[in-house]
Amino acid sequence: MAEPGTDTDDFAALEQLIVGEIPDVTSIPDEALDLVEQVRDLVEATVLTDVGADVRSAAAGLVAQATELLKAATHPSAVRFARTPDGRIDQLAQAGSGMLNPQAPRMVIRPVLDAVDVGAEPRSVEVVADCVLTAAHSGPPGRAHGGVVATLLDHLLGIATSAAGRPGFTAGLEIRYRDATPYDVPLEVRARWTHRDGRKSFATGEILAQGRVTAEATGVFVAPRDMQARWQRDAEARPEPADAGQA
Ligand SMILES: CCCCCCCC(=O)SCCNC(=O)CCNC(=O)[C@H](O)C(C)(C)COP(=O)(O)OP(=O)(O)OC[C@H]1O[C@@H](n2cnc3c(N)ncnc32)[C@H](O)[C@@H]1OP(=O)(O)O
Repeated sequence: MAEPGTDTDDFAALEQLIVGEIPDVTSIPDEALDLVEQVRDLVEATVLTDVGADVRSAAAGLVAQATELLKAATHPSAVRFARTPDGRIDQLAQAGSGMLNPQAPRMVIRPVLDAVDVGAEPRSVEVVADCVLTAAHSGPPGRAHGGVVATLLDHLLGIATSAAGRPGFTAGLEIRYRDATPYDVPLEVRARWTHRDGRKSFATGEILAQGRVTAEATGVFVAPRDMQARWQRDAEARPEPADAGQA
């Protein structure tokens, strides 16, 4: 048994969760999505509220009741996979855009129709997402918190490496904050895989608000050794195409 956090352990966990039936996102009940939206609204209302202590106290009691209701049955982990209509496998509880995680910003990834199978010869695929942050994501007056901006970019750059067929864990992320990223304004987040070097995948991306770039990112994503070894084996087993590249 590998130590927690080692390559082997990470890979085994992924294998275990990915092997078998992956439900379709359309199987998520509307009530589950509604709960997430309600909690997001609750968080924003909590940030903005100006009610008195007695109302806050009453609200805290109601929230505590809701928490107890939800804790009546829990999953053993925060990892749940589902297949999106474009064929991607999403982790529904992740904090970047997870449909079942109210802490994730409202970021909706547009369909990625030309994704490369994981481990196949990689190719750059642009991934675009629409996002609206709220006052709950604020930092300095009138602008989003820099860490939240980094979350959006980390997530979409990660998705871009998956769409290109070479996913990995974020090993490095460099953000250039060029301008204020506003909240309550539609944002477009874009990312693309650029190239690789062995286990390392490189990606770039940016956030635009009303056509203006507010932040740019470059990231390096490293695949666990076991995963790279499997891709290498799969590539060697495939018939050699005329313009074959490095696995
Ligand atoms: C479903 C959601 C999809 C979206 C996902 C969003 C992305 C995420 O949030 S991932 C979660 C956050 N990131 C993590 O938890 C990663 C934590 N780090 C780790 O687990 C490990 O450091 C890991 C697996 C990345 C790399 O460890 P390890 O396999 O030992 O690799 P290591 O030998 O250190 O480095 C491998 C190569 O990468 C290079 N490298 C590592 N970090 C960097 C960096 N920041 N910049 C450039 N190169 C780097 C190393 O120099 C080395 O290069 P070479 O092979 O040429 O010598």
